[in-house]
Order: sequence, then C-alpha cells, then structure tokens
Amino acid sequence: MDMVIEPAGRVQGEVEVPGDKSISHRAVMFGALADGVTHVRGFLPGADCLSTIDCFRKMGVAIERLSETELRVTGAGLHGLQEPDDLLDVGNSGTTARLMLGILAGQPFHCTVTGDASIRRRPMGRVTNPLREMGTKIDGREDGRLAPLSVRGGNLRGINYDSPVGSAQVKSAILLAGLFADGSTGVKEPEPSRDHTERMLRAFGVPVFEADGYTSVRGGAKLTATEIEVPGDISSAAFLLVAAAILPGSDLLIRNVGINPTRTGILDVLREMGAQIELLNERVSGDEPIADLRVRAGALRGVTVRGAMIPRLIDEIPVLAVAATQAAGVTEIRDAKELKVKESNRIATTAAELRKFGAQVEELEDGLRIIGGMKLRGGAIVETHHDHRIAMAMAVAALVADGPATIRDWESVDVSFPGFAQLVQNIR
Ligand SMILES: O=C(O)C1=C[C@@H](OP(=O)(O)O)[C@@H](O)[C@H](O)C1
Ligand SMILES: C=C(OP(=O)(O)O)C(=O)O
Repeated sequence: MDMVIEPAGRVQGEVEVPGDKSISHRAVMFGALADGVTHVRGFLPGADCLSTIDCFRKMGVAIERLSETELRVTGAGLHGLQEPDDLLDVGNSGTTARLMLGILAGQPFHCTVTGDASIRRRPMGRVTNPLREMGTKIDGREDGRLAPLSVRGGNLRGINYDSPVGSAQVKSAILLAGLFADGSTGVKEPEPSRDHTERMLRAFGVPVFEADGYTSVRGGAKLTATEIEVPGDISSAAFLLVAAAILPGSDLLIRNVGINPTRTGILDVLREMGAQIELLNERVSGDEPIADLRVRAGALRGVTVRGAMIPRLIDEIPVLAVAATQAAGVTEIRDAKELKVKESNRIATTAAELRKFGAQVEELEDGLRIIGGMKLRGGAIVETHHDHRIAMAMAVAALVADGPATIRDWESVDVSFPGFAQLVQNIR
C-alpha cells in the first residue's frame, strides 16, 4: 500500500507511543518458560511480537489476548514446551528468531525456524555457532548460518562466550540457552548492548551475575511468573522526537517512554545536536525506568556518532540521518556496520532513499556521512525495502520537505508501530 505524507508546519500536543518491542517479546518468552501466570500490560501489538506469540502457542503455551495490549501467559515451566508440529515462522522478526533459538537449544525435541525473505538473509551464525558449542544440533543453509534452521536441542554445557558483536540478541540467546545448560553460562561483549533480558530475568526470580566483564546465569534456575508493565518504545518515540526537533515551533510531549540507559543514545545525540529535550515525571515501572519526554525544536548542528554510542541507538540511525540533513554542518555515523544486517541494509537504504529528497548522503563502509542544512525536496517516491524503520524515517523526512512524498509498502510500519500514520496526523 502506498502512503502519501504531506509536509507539516510543526508538531504539537501530547501523545503515547506503543509498547517497547524488545520488552514485549521477552515478556511472552519468559512468561512461557515460567511457573505460573504472567500478566503483561502495554504489550506491543506489532507484527513482530505477534510472531513471538504465534511461535510459543505452537509449542503448547496458552497465551490469551485480554485486549489489544494485555496478555495472560500461562507458563509451561522451564521444561514444559512441546514439540511443534509445524514450522516456527518468525515473520520479519530477528529478535524472535535469535532469542527463540537460544530457548530451542535447550529443548529435547526437533523443530524448524524460518521467516520472511529478510529473515532468511540475516546472519544466524552469530547465535548458531555458540549454541552448537554448547551442544545443540543445528543445521540449515550455508552450514547453519541462514534460516530455515533445523534444531534438535538438549544436553547443553555452559560456556563463557566472547561475542564479536555488541548484540543483545546474541547475548540473550546464549543466556537463555544457559538456563538449560550444566553449570554457568556467560557472555562478554565488545560494547554493552540493551540489558532488558538481564532485568527481566531478575524480575522472574533468576539470578544474573556480572563478573570480569561476563554476564552470566546458572543452569536450572527457575522462572516465577510476574506482572510486566511494558513502557512505551523509545525507538518508536525517536521518529516523533526527530520530527519535533526539526520542525520549527514544535512542542511535543511523549508520555510513558522507556528510558533504560542502554537505549537512550538518541536523547544524548539529539541534545548534543541542539534539540531541547526534557525528562519529566521520571519513575520506575517494574524493572525499567520511564519518563515523559518533552521535545522542542532547536537549531541543530552536525555531530560525530561512534563507538559505544552505536548499540545505544542502533535502530534510531535511519531517523537520526534525517535529523542530520537539517543540522548545520556535517554528521558522521561510524562503527555501525551492524546496520547492514538489519531488516534491510540500512546504510544503503537510508542513503538511497534520503537522496530522493535531494539530501547529500555518502555511504561509508561502517556508516553514513551527511551534509546538513539542506531543504528537502517534495515528490520523492520512497521504497521502504520492507523495512519499518526506513518507512517511518522517510515519513519524517517528508514532514520537513517542501512537498508531499509517496512511501511504498507502508504496511511494513505495522512491524513495530501500528497506528503511526494516524498518530502523526493527530499532532500536526
Ligand atoms: O534484543 C533486542 O530486542 C534487539 C536488539 C537489537 O539487535 P541486535 O542484538 O542484533 O543488535 C535491535 O536492533 C533489535 O531491534 C532489538
Ligand atoms: C532490527 C530490528 O528488529 P529485529 O532485529 O528484531 O528484526 C528493528 O526493529 O529495527
């Protein structure tokens, strides 16, 4: 479906964004492994999280949708999942694929994990290799580096794994497998990635240890059902934050957003660029910090973003590039090769689609170089490459352009932010 986005003068008012995608996936998975009934509120009803529900139902877990955003998960216990009699289809969701592989590694049954065309291109060796080292049998295309992947788990031994990438999906897959392994299982990362798994495992009563740079769990630790309140997703809020930062006269309040420090790189960088962002009503909900974010437009300047900042804003880089087109001077994003293995190659797709608006964007081997201070042109016909973040980032570019843009395959937005178009309409 095509979506036409008209330019906006400014954005204003008060909004809420849908629930955090990372936390929603984990709430379903950990609830499924727990003893007892887990209630989830604020669940993200996006396509990716619905894929997680579907996969765990296929393994016999009772998951009731009490409303769009409320779930009741009746845990099967650590050893209660059943062999699925069909493929486990993760759709477009890398998080479902990789975290679930960690859980499947510990199950004494066979199953096959697959997904859409994007998932079948994304690198799975980063989890299948360490999971094999722990003792799981995994096979698939390119020697188990690409889905569909066939898994026969069970009899795992704990390992200490030095991950070559700062990836919460890799870390989480190994820690989840560690729950089924003998002894202790630890992961060390080159840069810290989001820590929702560690926080939520603790909320389910599982001790998580930090020592010598390794995050670890002990095999056999039981999960006890709990209540999960999912905060709004800062990665979704990012599109609105950038819109408000670049449209002069904007003043927007985004209520109830997760501000876990492993996720707030976008706030730090937008502030460094000159956006005015205030955190109001800071509080802790369950195990995650949240706040209301007030953002007002400011004169932006270019910045360099690299190193340990990258995992803290990895999914926000396409929309950060849009902000950079409106900043005085040059913005460079480096150390971000991981962008090449997301739903699309986001270095290539961000550059190609932004150029259709007349932006000056250079693709670097590990990031992007953007010459700011340019008026964006209307009339662009944007390809989303079936990537939700590209679709929404380009919608934000269209808001600041001098004429409407058409965005193809708009439905990809439903992966993480159902209702985005309507919400943007309401704050004009
Ligand atoms: O663990 C998670 O929930 C996620 C981790 C990140 O991926 P990587 O672990 O591949 O960096 C992120 O890009 C993804 O949207 C969600
Ligand atoms: C990379 C993303 O998700 P996943 O890896 O779960 O597909 C994303 O949502 O931007």
